[in-house]
Order: sequence, then C-alpha cells, then structure tokens
Amino acid sequence: MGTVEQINTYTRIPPFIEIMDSTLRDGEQTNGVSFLPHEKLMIARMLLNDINVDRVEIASARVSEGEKDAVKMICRYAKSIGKLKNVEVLGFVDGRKSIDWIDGCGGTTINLLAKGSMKHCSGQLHKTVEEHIDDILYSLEYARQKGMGVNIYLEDWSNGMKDSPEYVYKMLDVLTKTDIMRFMLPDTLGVLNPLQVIEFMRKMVKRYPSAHFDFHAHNDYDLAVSNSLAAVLSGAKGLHVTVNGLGERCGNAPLSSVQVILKDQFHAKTSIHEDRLNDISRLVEGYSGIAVAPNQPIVGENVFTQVAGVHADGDNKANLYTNALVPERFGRKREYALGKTSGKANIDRNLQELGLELTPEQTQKVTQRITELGDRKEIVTQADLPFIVSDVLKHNVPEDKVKLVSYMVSSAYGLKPIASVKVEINGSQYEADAMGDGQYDAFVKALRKIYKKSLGRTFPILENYSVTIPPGGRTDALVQTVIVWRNGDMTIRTRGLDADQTEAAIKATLKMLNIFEETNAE
Ligand SMILES: CC(C)C(=O)C(=O)O
Repeated sequence: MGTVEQINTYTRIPPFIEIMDSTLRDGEQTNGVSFLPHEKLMIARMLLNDINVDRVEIASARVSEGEKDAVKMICRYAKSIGKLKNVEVLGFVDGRKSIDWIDGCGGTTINLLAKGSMKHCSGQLHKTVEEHIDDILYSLEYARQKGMGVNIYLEDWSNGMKDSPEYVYKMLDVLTKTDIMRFMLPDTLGVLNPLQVIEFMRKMVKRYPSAHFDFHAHNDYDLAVSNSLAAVLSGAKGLHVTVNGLGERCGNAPLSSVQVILKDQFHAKTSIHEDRLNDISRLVEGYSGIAVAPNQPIVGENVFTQVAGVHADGDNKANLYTNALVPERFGRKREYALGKTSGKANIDRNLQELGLELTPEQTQKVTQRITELGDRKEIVTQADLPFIVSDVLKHNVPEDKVKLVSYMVSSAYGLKPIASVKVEINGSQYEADAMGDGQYDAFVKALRKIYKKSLGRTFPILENYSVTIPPGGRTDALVQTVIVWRNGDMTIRTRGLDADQTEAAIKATLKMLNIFEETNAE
C-alpha cells in the first residue's frame, strides 16, 4: 500500500472512520474484570472528553443494580456535555424490557443484540428468521415510541456469512428499510481472516450501499487489528475497539493500534486525540487489573525505550532510529535503557538528561558498574543513575585495608540467621561466626567478634540505618543503604548500593571499616 490514491483505487476507504469504544461493555467481558460504577464514569469521561471517541458502549441492559447506577451516572454526565447521543447500551430482543431499562437510566440509544446466523437464531432462540425479524420490528417500534435511537448487532455475522448468507440477507433486506441507524457486524468468535472480511464486507456494501456498517472484531487468531483494517478498506464506516484490547476471550481490537494504523498507514481520518492514548491505557490497566504487555505497541512500557547502544548513538548523531510513532505524539517520552548492552551512548544520553557532567574516566567507571548490574540481570533505570554515579564516584575511601574474603548468611523460617564471615585486615585473614536478629545483624556481630576477640579492638557502634529505593519509575534494580556509625567522637556515614538490601548494607560497612582503619592508622 502506498499513497492515498493507490489505496482508493483498490479499495473504498471512507473519508472518515467512526470509532465506537466498547471497553465498558465487551471490555468488561474480559475474564476477571468488573468495573465499579465510579470507575466506569471515569473511563467514559476520558473516552468522551479527552480521547474524543465518537461513541461509547457502556453496559449491557438488565445486568445488575450496580450497572444501572453506572449507566445513570454516565448518561447524566454525557448529557451535561451535550454527548448523550454518543452513549450506547447493549440491549436484547426481549420485547420492552431492555428498552425500558435503558430509558429508566436516562439512555437514548440501544444497541439491539439480534442474531446474525441461522445457527444462533434456531439453536439459541428456537425461532425462524421470520419470527426473529418480527420480534426485532416490535422492539424497533417500541424504541421509536420512546424516542430511542437503535443500532443493531447481528451476532455471529461472520459465521452467518460463511454458513447461512441467505439468512443474513433475509434479515437485512427487511431491516435496512427501517430507521435503524447502524448495522454492527461482529466476528463474534474471531474466526475470520482479512480476505474473508473483505469478501463479506464488500457483499454487504454492494447489496446495501446506503447502510452504515460497523465492524466488531475479536482477536482469537490475533487478527483483530488486521480484520478491522480489512473492514474499513472494504467500506465499513465504523470500527469497534476497546482500550488495551480488552474483551471476551482474546479481546477486541485495541483502540491505540487501530488509530495509528488508520492514520499513518491508510491516511484515514478519525476524531481520536492521540495525546491521551497512554493515559487512558494506564487508567484502564489500573481499574481492570489486567497488565498491558510491555511490548504492546503505543502503550506498552518498553515500546519507546531504546536498549541497544547503537540506537542511542544513531539518535545522538542524526536521529536515525525513529519513525512516525514518536512517543511525544502519545504523551510519552523516549528513553534509553541502561544495562549491559546499552553502552556509553545510552549512558551519555541519560547523564545529559539529568544534567550530570562527568569526565571520560568517571563515565567509564559508571558504565562498568551498569554493565556489572546488567550481567546480573538487573534492570537499571534513569532514576537509579544519580545513585550509581555518587556510589561509584563520591567516596575517595581507600578500599584495600579491609577486604571481604567470603561470607555466608543464612535465612530459614523459624530459625535465627547465622553469618560466617572471613575478612582480610591489613594483610591478615580472620574469620568468625555469629547469630543475629537479621542477616545483616548476624554479619555485623561476626565482624564485631573478629575485632574484639582476634584483634582486641573496639568496633564502631551502629547509630542509624536507613534503606531507600531510588525514586521514580521501575526501581527494582537498586536499594541504597545509609549507615551512621560512631566511634568515640567520630561519626562515620557510609552508604552502599546494590540490588540486594543485605549486600548494600555490607558494602556500606566495608567502606566504614576502611575509613576506620585509615583514621586508626594516622
Ligand atoms: C455481544 C456481541 C455484540 C458481541 O460482542 C459479539 O458478537 O462479538
């Protein structure tokens, strides 16, 4: 596919694609997801106001009292901003019941769930197509009396077109002559491929040229996005999406992916404001409890993070590793990961952003430390960097007077930790075991024994011990331990940085002992 002209030669992409978001209806059909009424309101608010989707489907009728509260709140809010008509509720072909329920909540549009395949009509409703059409016409007439707009779903339309197209045509021959606003064609079981979508949608558009068709994809074959594109390329005027691709089984087509593909690859217009796509994704991720995969395009945690140093180098030199999906477009920022493959260019980028200027030797030391952490599978973030820099550079403590030769600390349920420590002090080796209230306590007690029993010397008193995690973002890599020691009038404050808290405290302790030895030697 190339230019808009080429696209239009082979296809009939409508100038504008209407986007209906069903996060609050189909999205809530994700296993384990249930939104509270106020959560539904917050999501609907953001979708209507900030993301500017054309329509939202917010619930199924007659589900529960909680759902009723949510629908009432959302309808009240939508009315206050003049968007009540953009709010839709799925209802059933059940005579007056669903329509009354929606009307009672203040809703003005029903998405009527009709059967789109012979199999569903006879197997589930035990009705003939004529009987089903009569029931639909009855609901339509009642909705009309209530002043309610009607869209209609033809559930299992995809299998209908495969197995019983004459059933689908019989329905639509009648229904397209009514005042139904939109015909919503679901691939209920997610069984279609793009070629079939093109074939079936073209048949629809050819036979009913003035009808408005929406396509509703499911992702069972990981084809929800491709099928949605196939649908609009064949004349569908609207697409159904959900935030983060939530939805029954494998979900629906994700809003963010559909949006960027329509815009960038097919030059199709929508009403979506892209700069809040990340925000809505985070909101829904939080409320649904369903984590977004880190590599999910547009909204995944990692998708704007360059890991390989060569990428940062190319970006530093000539912005070489970028495409139309620039993070700022979605309210995000490009990041340069820190790890064993990141190299100097990534570190330089991060130091620059933090306004830290280091000499080449200092950068070399920091790089070496980050590579070491990377080798241990630790993830280092920009938030960790200032701590690594000061840990590597700040102290000018000689580190050769006291060296740790080996240590072991135990951890077992119901038993006190034990530490076995061997250290070299001024060239001679000493070892001791001790039991403590915690691993670090046992470690310090063993050292204390060495100092008192083997060397006959005092050991500084531990006055304060604090542990902090570098602030911001993912900080699973590092813990900083700051320990304050007192020896007579002398206060020694040292810190250690490591992924492991005990290890960080041990590092801080060794620094203290080297300072202690240095001052004792003078
Ligand atoms: C409930 C219906 C409309 C649906 O989501 C589907 O068929 O995919």
